[in-house]
Amino acid sequence: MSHRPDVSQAAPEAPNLDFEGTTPYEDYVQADVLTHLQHPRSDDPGEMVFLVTTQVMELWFTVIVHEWETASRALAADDLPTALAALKRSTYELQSLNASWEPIAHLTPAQFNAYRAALGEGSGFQSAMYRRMEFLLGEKSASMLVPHRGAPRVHDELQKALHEPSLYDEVLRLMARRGHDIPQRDDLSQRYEADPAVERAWQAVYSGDQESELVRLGEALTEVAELVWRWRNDHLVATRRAMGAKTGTGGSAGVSWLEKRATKNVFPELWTARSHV
Ligand code: HEM
Ligand SMILES: N[C@@H](CC(=O)c1ccccc1NC=O)C(=O)O
Repeated sequence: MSHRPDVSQAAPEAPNLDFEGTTPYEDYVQADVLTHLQHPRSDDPGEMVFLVTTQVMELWFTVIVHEWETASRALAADDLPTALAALKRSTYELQSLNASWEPIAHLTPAQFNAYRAALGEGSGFQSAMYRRMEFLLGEKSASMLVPHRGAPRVHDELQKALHEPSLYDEVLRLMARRGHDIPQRDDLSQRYEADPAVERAWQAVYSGDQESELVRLGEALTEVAELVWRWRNDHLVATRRAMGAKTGTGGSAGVSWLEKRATKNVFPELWTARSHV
């Protein structure tokens, strides 16, 4: 007797059941790999959703980095439609990223404590993909490579991202090519600092034709900046709920350190220029 299921009776409109090896779905999605990467460190049933939320966020960081790299390349090639499409996609992805806080946004200290010790010295501070997002936004810092010295691929990617123009550098280069008076940046590996000339350039853009490509670009970037700020704020509030003012597993002061990080504005002149329009 054969153990092979009889698939010959299936109605013609029914889905295929018969595949030689793994399913084409599996070949594309690698769901078997993805759904076996969850290894909680404690017996607490609440740890699973903490781990998976972190993994889900890492996946969104990866997609968003991809969009911003696409946008950067398109800007360098003066291809505004491709850049705007990638930035727009990234705003939808950022909204999804931010919505994924919900399952861990209401932890009590006792619930978090049930597995916190099992996290050891692990901290989101050590997320390399988050650093790549920050670098693309202009928040460069060579010291953020230090934790990754032991992981050559990750370190190389971060090193490359540190020295490449950021998304905002490409925006400013494009504005310079379009006649705006933008100072040149000597060392691209340095953190971007707000510049009065750049503020004046955005002021001019926003005082002009509201349908212009640069206003649309400015608004897409403003949306990105606001959603990044929201991620930081949601993270801060979730942290305050789960652990109050305790020291972080990453060695920082915890909430007070995150508070300082959450007050900084991405693309600073896009915010300050508004006072002068
Ligand atoms: C209840 C949940 C969470 C708590 C209590 C928490 C707590 C903290 C604390 C205290 C820090 C400061 C660094 C340290 O000393 O550890 C930090 C940093 C960080 N966490 Fe979380 N975190 C939570 C969830 C998450 C999740 C789900 C992610 C997603 C990957 C994440 C990503 C980050 C990142 C990227 C940083 C560095 C921020 C920066 O450099 O400005 N965190 N977190
Ligand atoms: N920094 C957190 C621990 C934490 O949240 C965490 C630990 C391991 C991997 C990701 C984490 N998320 C953000 O820091 C704490 O101090 O408890």
